[in-house]
Amino acid sequence: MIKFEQKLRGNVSLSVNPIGCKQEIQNQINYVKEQGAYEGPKKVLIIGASSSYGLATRISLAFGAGADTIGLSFEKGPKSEKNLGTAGWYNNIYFKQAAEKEGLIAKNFVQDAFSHETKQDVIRYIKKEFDGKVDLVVYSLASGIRFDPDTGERISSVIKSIGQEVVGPNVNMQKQEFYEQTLEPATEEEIEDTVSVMGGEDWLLWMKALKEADVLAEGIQTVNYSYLGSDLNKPYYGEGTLGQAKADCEVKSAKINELLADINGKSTIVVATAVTTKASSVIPFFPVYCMGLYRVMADKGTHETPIMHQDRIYRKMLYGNHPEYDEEGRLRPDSWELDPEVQAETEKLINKINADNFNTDLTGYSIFLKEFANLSGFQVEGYQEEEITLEELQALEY
Ligand SMILES: NC(=O)c1ccc[n+]([C@@H]2O[C@H](COP(=O)([O-])OP(=O)(O)OC[C@H]3O[C@@H](n4cnc5c(N)ncnc54)[C@H](O)[C@@H]3O)[C@@H](O)[C@H]2O)c1
Repeated sequence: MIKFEQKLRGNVSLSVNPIGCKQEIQNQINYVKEQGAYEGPKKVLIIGASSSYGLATRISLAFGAGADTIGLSFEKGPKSEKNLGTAGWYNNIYFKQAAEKEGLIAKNFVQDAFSHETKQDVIRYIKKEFDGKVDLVVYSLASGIRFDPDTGERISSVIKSIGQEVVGPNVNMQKQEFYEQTLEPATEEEIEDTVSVMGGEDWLLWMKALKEADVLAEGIQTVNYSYLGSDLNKPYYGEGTLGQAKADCEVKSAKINELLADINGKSTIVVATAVTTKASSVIPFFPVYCMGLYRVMADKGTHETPIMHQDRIYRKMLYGNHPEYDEEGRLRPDSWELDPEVQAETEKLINKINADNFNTDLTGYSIFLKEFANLSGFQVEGYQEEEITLEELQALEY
């Protein structure tokens, strides 16, 4: 029997509990079903579908709106009892099993979204097996590297400030340590590379390829998840390399709107709230911002996990009657996070957090830790131990 144990290196998870991932998927499905059914898109492509925001999007659309979905991700399967692969691998599998049980199509592609070949593989599938068209394309990718689709050059993104060094507190979940971190400013090349990896270029390439292949339905919508944050994280996010990449997504969104005009399509930047994910846990200082924010929002009853947030976005906003847009035309479900009272209380609390109290109930550290563990199938509500062998895990089909 395989013993599943949570292992971390810094704020990166090194292990997975596949049975816990299965239960976590079920919990998210249950959440969506409790909210009831809603009218939404029926044929959806999600790029970056295997964890957090992309996965939550997929679960809400499938189990709330009855959508058939194609999910694209880059994940690793089980090699040995010590190397069981990544959580996203199992999320893909257990999502598919649950969706198919309800008669929905759930196709998984596990390959590099940045490559031209992947785009063509997905297009071929849409034409042959997905009724020829999609009516929503969600771009929810988070990656540290991109291989240039034309030259094969390896490009790395960095999470750095721009122009000046930033010093601030961070936590190391592996060592349960609160420490001071210094972030060096990025070079021009690093900024450019981060925009190439995390900006909107690949999204635009996807939309161009899909349009050219005539697989976008009349009235197609496409969505890209952004983060703007507040003054509390601007020095290392909004005004840093990631902020530049997100600004590039807005430029590309305008181009996509032009591209889709003749089929009445629409591109939307959705500014999503701060949540605990594989990607956000490694943003310097961000976990401490979350510890403050989560405490304040949990006490007010407005703290959301990815499934709660995405379900609200699709049900109430994008396909509902309560969208909140800003003057730039961006959808702003992050208004709860950016509420001035929430921000003021968060700032006050963050200023009080120190090495002696960071892991007490004064902060939202326990919320962050549990949500982080859930991402890899640990500490999942309703979890029941199940015996499963490596061979059985390897036989699971994605
Ligand atoms: N986490 C937050 O607080 C937050 C807030 C607002 C917006 N966002 C945005 O949401 C988006 C998704 O972020 P997340 O936090 O859910 O990340 P995540 O790491 O949980 O998920 C990233 C997804 O991208 C996939 N992926 C990565 N590289 C790939 C590749 N080369 N080919 C195919 N798939 C690949 C992964 O398999 C996974 O499905 C990002 O654009 C992020 O900036 C996140």
